[in-house]
Amino acid sequence: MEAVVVKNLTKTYGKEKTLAVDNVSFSVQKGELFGLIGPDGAGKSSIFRILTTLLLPDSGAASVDGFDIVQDFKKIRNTVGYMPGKFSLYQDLTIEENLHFFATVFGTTIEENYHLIKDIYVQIEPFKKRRAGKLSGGMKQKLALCCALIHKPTTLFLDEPTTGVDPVSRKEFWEMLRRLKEQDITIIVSTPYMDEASLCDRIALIQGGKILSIDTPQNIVQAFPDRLFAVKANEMYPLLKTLESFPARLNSYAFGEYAHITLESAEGVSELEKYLTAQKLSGIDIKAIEATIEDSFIKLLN
Ligand SMILES: Nc1ncnc2c1ncn2[C@@H]1O[C@H](COP(=O)(O)OP(=O)(O)OP(=O)(O)O)[C@@H](O)[C@H]1O
Repeated sequence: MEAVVVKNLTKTYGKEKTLAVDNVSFSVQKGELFGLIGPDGAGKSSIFRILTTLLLPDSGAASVDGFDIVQDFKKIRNTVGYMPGKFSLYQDLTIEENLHFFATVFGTTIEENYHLIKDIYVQIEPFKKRRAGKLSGGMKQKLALCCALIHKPTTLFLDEPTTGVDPVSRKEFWEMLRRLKEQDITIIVSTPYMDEASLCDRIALIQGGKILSIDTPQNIVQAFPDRLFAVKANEMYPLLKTLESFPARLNSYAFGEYAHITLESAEGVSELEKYLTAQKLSGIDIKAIEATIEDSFIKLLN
């Protein structure tokens, strides 16, 4: 069953008609963990705000749990959970007070749905008398997730929940999402971190308001069409410049401590080594590698 259906959504802002969402369509199955993956300004927050009924699209249609985002906006507001990109809880209220506030607004109690938040709440409970404004990034994020869950939403929208959070808390956060999925909650999460994409059931890669690809992370990397190599040399900048002029090159770019280069066929690699040596590069190491989501994203952008 489809929990979220999005059809040809378009959104522009202001007199200049800045195009933020460009004819976007996708659907999310009930109980799915679906990721919107893209850099800053790709249009992720605009899509989230439209689906949570905080913003009207210019055109197109969407529904959440069968409810139309325009006609049935009140029903959607009562049934979904939303964690916006910016910390939006009451900074002057304590952890406990924020949670109590959100439960009350939705006509429920903390006790009624405690099972949903227990795993997360126990981690911040020792600080429950502390004001939200005085919490660390990871703790704020856990509190925001508890507040988004306390009314037992059918669908949870998490807008860049791990931005600015340390790597350990990021990992913990994704483990929490996996556990929530087991409770039959549909989760739509956005992130600019490509490494988080592989933790979703399916992902939509988005850039400039347009969806470039929608599939499972495994299928997206398997569909990578070129031969990909990781190349290292003693100096990165001359290496990148030299790769740019290699005749059999399709594309090349920095990737951590390596440069990645794509070639049409694996044969080109012996030529590549000779070419780099002839250009006086030293410490050369070339290895064939499998594409990551980030490589696939770069390929789709070209
Ligand atoms: N209120 C607004 N007025 C004008 N332009 C806006 C407004 N909100 C967003 N935009 C523009 O729309 C585009 C998409 O922004 P959006 O916030 O949806 O992207 P995003 O993927 O969530 O990125 P970010 O993580 O930076 O918020 C960007 O070019 C942004 O500058």
